[in-house]
Amino acid sequence: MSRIDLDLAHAYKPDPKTDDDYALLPLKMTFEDGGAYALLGPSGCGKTTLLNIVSGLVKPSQGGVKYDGVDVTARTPQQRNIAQVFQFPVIYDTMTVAQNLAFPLRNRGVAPERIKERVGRIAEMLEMSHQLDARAAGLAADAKQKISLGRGLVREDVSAVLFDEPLTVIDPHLKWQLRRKLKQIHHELKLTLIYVTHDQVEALTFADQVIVMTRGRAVQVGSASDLFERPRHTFVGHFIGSPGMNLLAARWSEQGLEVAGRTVVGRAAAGVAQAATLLGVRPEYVTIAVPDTPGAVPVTVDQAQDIGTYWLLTTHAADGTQIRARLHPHQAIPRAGETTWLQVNGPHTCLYENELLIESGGQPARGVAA
Ligand SMILES: Nc1ncnc2c1ncn2[C@@H]1O[C@H](COP(=O)(O)OP(=O)(O)OP(=O)(O)O)[C@@H](O)[C@H]1O
Repeated sequence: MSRIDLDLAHAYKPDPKTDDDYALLPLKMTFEDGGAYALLGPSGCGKTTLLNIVSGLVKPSQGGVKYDGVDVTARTPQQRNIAQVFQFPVIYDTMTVAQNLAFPLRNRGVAPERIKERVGRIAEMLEMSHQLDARAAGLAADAKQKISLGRGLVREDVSAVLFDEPLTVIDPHLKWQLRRKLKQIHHELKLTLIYVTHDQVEALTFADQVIVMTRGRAVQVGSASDLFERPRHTFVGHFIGSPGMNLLAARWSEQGLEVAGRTVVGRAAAGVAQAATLLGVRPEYVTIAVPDTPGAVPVTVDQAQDIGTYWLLTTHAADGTQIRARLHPHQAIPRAGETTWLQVNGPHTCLYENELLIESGGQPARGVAA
């Protein structure tokens, strides 16, 4: 296993001039030895490009890649000793499950007893022990993809295992099981794993650290809780969560920071709040307030949806600002057409300037006094 350092940028077209010409804008990043990482972002944000640069399938147009401090930028995937699992199964149909799993080891001359032991262990982890002698050709698509996963995980000597949306062909129920399984396997095998996905649940279940990407930029690297509690970029606030963070237009006035014409952050917090142009608060942290409570905004309810474990309230303020709240089912839920007050300032509220979280004394600007 290796520690992988990236310090690079990449443009597919020659002579890039604007940010839009880059598939990856300049980034510096480290994948620690034995860590489980996910690259998360919408289609076209540069995840696969980044993964292919790590593996050596793509050479960055600027900068380079180091494995354990050694520059490997010019090396091929094989020279880098990388295992890769792709979206669709890459297996030998004529071989049995056991032969498929053994293939990467046999190729490297691993002793037969060791192969048997390792194949047995991986098959057990993937719950395929009973299928070891079955021919791959006769198996369903998801079983074939499990073999692909197994082939990626079977070698102990790889620098890292890279996964590019590996659960696309798997049915939803098995997907859920495999995500958890992969996490468990990571804890047992201590491999460096990098996993590309556009699915936040997949990324947050699997990885210790998630790299959120948008338009060629890695905007935050953090744990599931960092991304939820302290989105450092408005994109993270909006992209992570169901629904994402409320990002409310804010402006500074004589009284303090205003949202929808109400002062929600008082002048006492001037140092932090003056620069803010957006106030971010997750629907989970918006609560119903008594009218005129400091920090609260009057709204009209557009829709109240019963989602099972919670109610989702979609509302708008007098100036049209949309605010969503996730409410506990045991409380009184206002109905569509009714007016209510929503508290948007609390310990989990974040303030943003130019899409970036405003930090105060090294700490994120949260819990600003109303
Ligand atoms: N071989 C290529 N030549 C030119 N442009 C490319 C090439 N591969 C990707 N791109 C462009 O680079 C940008 C990033 O693409 P990339 O495939 O890395 O994104 P992604 O986040 O993995 O998206 P997806 O989930 O759709 O695969 C996109 O604008 C894409 O069109």
